[in-house]
Amino acid sequence: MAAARAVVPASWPERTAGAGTVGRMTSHDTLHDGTAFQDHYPPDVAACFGCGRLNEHGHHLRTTWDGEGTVTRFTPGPEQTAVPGYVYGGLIASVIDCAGTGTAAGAAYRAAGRTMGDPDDHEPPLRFVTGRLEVDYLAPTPLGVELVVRGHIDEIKARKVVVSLEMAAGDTVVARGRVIAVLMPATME
Ligand SMILES: CCCCCCCCCC(=O)SCCNC(=O)CCNC(=O)[C@H](O)C(C)(C)COP(=O)(O)OP(=O)(O)OC[C@H]1O[C@@H](n2cnc3c(N)ncnc32)[C@H](O)[C@@H]1OP(=O)(O)O
Repeated sequence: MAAARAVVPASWPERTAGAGTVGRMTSHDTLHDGTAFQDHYPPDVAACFGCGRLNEHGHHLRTTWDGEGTVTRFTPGPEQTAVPGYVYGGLIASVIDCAGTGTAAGAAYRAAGRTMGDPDDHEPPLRFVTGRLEVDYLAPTPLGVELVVRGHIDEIKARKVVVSLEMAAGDTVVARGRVIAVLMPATME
């Protein structure tokens, strides 16, 4: 792996935690105001096809805190067909991807005791890209149904956040995924 290139706050609490513990790293919690992590991405990284609010052709995926985890909701359109009546698997992966990187960003801010979108925060933004994406397709995913993705922070380190995710269509778990999100390298700026 290449040497570290992105800026990390000196105060970053490097830590690997077991399930359910990462969300309690600081009492300075963030974003329980109904806004999504992606609503606060800096404009230079807000053009992602999956989750960029500034991409007029994209999916505009939005991820919020839901207790200690996160939730992302998306209803695919009929053009997202795999076989008639069922959702294209690439779209499922895309939703899990952006739900994972969004969760990583939220977790990183929370771990650093920072609030996304805080106008008084002049530290460098914490921007995460996908290093690894794993998806298990567990059941056919019907079109016309809202997909609900719940994210869980498995591990958080200085440059990496590991997120596990579960996608449901109604009462059926249709996919599970795992995202290794890594701080965006300066070469991508
Ligand atoms: C707020 C910003 C929002 C941006 C829009 C949302 C993004 C939506 C998702 C995307 O589509 S992002 C686009 C697709 N992803 C890329 O284009 C990334 C291309 N790859 C890279 O730029 C680098 O390979 C990467 C930043 C992922 C890793 O860089 P480094 O190789 O310098 O990482 P480093 O050596 O610092 O490793 C840091 C940690 O991450 C781990 N890691 C890095 N790459 C990995 C990988 N591929 N798989 C598993 N783990 C990986 C690495 O092992 C290490 O873990 P440990 O600390 O536990 O040792």
